[in-house]
Amino acid sequence: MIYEKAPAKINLTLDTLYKREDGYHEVEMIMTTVDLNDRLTLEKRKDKKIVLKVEHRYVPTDHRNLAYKAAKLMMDRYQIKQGVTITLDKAIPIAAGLAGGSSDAAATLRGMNRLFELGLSLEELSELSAEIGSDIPFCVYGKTALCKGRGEKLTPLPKPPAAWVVLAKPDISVSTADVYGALKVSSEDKKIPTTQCIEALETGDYQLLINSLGNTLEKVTIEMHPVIQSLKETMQKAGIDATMMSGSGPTVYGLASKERQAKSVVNALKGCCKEVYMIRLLG
Ligand SMILES: C[C@@](CO)(OP(=O)(O)O)[C@H](O)COP(=O)(O)OP(=O)(O)OC[C@H]1O[C@@H](n2ccc(N)nc2=O)[C@H](O)[C@@H]1O
Ligand SMILES: Nc1ncnc2c1ncn2[C@@H]1O[C@H](COP(=O)(O)OP(=O)(O)O)[C@@H](O)[C@H]1O
Repeated sequence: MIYEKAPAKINLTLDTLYKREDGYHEVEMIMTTVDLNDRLTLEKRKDKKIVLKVEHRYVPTDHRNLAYKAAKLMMDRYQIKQGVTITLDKAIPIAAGLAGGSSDAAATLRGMNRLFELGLSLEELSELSAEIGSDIPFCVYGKTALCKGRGEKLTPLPKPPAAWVVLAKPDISVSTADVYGALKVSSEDKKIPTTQCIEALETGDYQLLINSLGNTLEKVTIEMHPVIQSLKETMQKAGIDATMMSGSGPTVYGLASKERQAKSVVNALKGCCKEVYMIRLLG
């Protein structure tokens, strides 16, 4: 039996440069992992089936699940003759902008590679994974990276300075495709400080980091769901160092250097948001 952890990610930055001919957006984003993990176990089967076990009412267990898709891709590509049973224990909120499904797919690729002793490198797994989702190549490596193209072109970055992360996931679902669909890229958009964020990571400068967050999709999703703006304001009033929406949302994260500061933000969110997590940056 093989165990794999699938950590969530947050976007320190997300900049959308332009819409491409293939319908995807050319992006430039800095993603980093946080210690909120789904857990997977993988076991060989004698038949050729992919059996996925997930106890969560909103997560499909068939070909629509990204972990299932990842297993199928590996079996087809490397002519694996046996099947696999994948047990997925979800902790990452669903459709949240935290890449839960993508991280499960990445963990499945790493796990299948070990289970069937395929000897593939992370680079090979990452390249293969782009066929099923733009966020999965990053999740194959985890850690911290600058992601370009539609998200699949990666440059590793140093891990961020230690910080507490407060995640607030409002009780709404957001479709990534709808958010990108509603985006109008304009030259008047506020500039996303990608270069400054890289400098903050390279120098380990926390003060610079908290001034270097940005996400072009934030205003698009806030327009659809104003609750995101109120969660940000609640965090700011409670003394968070910086807040930003992750990915296409709707999860808002806040960074805090001190534990008691993060705790008072968590307390302030009680009553206005049911799903709140106080965790650490992993990077
Ligand atoms: C916004 C981000 C930021 O990390 O993540 P999440 O909010 O999902 O976590 C990603 O760009 C999401 O990546 P992912 O969720 O893998 O997207 P995909 O399955 O590849 O694409 C879903 C849809 O989003 C749009 N899309 C996605 C990526 C991209 N660079 N440009 C796009 O326009 C396309 O309409 C596509 O059909
Ligand atoms: N392993 C998975 N875990 C969660 N959702 C999944 C998974 N596979 C497919 N999905 C589907 O993908 C959609 C987005 O899932 P998720 O990866 O959690 O969002 P996001 O990319 O915004 O973080 C969900 O609505 C769900 O139905």
